[in-house]
Amino acid sequence: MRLLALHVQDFRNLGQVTLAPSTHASIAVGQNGQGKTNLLEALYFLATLKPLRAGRLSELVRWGSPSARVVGRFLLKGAEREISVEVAGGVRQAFVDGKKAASLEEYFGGVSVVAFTPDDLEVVKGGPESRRAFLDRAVFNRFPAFLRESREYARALKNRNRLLKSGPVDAAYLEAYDETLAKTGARVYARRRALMAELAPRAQATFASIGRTPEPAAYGYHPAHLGDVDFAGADEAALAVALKEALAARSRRDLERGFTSVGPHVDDVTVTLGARSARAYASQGQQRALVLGWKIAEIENLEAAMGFLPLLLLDDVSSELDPERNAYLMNYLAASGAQVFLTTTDAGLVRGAAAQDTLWLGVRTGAVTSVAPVQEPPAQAQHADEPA
Ligand SMILES: Nc1ncnc2c1ncn2[C@@H]1O[C@H](COP(=O)(O)OP(=O)(O)OP(=O)(O)O)[C@@H](O)[C@H]1O
Repeated sequence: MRLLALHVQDFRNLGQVTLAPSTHASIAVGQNGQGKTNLLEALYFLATLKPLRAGRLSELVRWGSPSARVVGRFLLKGAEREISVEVAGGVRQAFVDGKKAASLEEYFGGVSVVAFTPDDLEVVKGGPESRRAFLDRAVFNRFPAFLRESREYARALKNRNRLLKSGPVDAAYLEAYDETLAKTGARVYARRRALMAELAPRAQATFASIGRTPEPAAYGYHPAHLGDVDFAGADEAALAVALKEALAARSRRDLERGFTSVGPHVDDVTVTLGARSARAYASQGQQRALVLGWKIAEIENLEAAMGFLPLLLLDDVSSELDPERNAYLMNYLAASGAQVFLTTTDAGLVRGAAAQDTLWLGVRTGAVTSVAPVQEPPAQAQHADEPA
């Protein structure tokens, strides 16, 4: 998969941007607040139909403009394909080769992207909600149908919560809601479980090579309050039964509190170092290495599953990593052959990922222009009497 051309119009502070990315690295350099992340967000939105940063769709439209548009021409399995997305009036519309996309599956059709942001690096020490979102982004990358499936679950959850809040409820009536919630929730469990089965061993191995830490890392996912069902071995129907029983068992408490207390929306990803919680015990550098291990594993896992590398979007990650781990990441990117977009305020930090054909971009007040390659600084002249 290759992105051949990108056009962005009135997306956040970007007016008009047209570029032909490098097959390897495209590096956007600029001061704070100029639009570098907005450029990555446009790409992320194009490839996932979801904003990179939480918020409303209407925030993506440039102030004073009626609509935003992002168009990408991709090379997919030897054929060219154009996908585009427009946001107007808080609603988004997706197109394939200029025609309204018939389904999300048709739209995504092999386009895959992995984003890596400074927020991701904070995910180990953050709350369960951010870890769930982090996990679900990886699940969606691996199984694009998950976008629809997780929405079905969210809708069923919203309906059940609305009912719980509405006052005394007939048990038989609530059961009908539980049925839908259990069925859609079992699909979410199964998708997350499948992703973790592929990803966790890879992430553990990657961490071992970058962690500089003797203790092994472990990444796990086990649903909360799901009774004694064998989560690793149960099929999806058995997971639905277990969730339905758990919902029934907690229905009284849920009615009192007015919300649903069991299901994929309350779960967490556990990350441990040695046998201890990384959240509580790992240093900040170790926590970041744990996320880096996960992200590299995610990229490799997608390559193994799809037969090609996803498009990689790295938003100013280098400034958050220590020099050794940043060098590890830059070497990984340069060696992987992936098509990657990087943003930075300091080109020196990402030069390690650059190759001959790197596209250097300058970003200033929403304008993106091609700029001259940022060269290695000349080696310091050495005096004859200095030790070599
Ligand atoms: N809908 C919008 N319309 C116009 N401008 C917007 C919109 N949304 C955000 N902005 C502007 O975009 C700018 C932020 O851009 P962005 O987040 O891409 O910065 P950045 O170059 O990545 O900076 P940093 O290095 O600080 O992360 C801000 O000036 C903000 O006011």
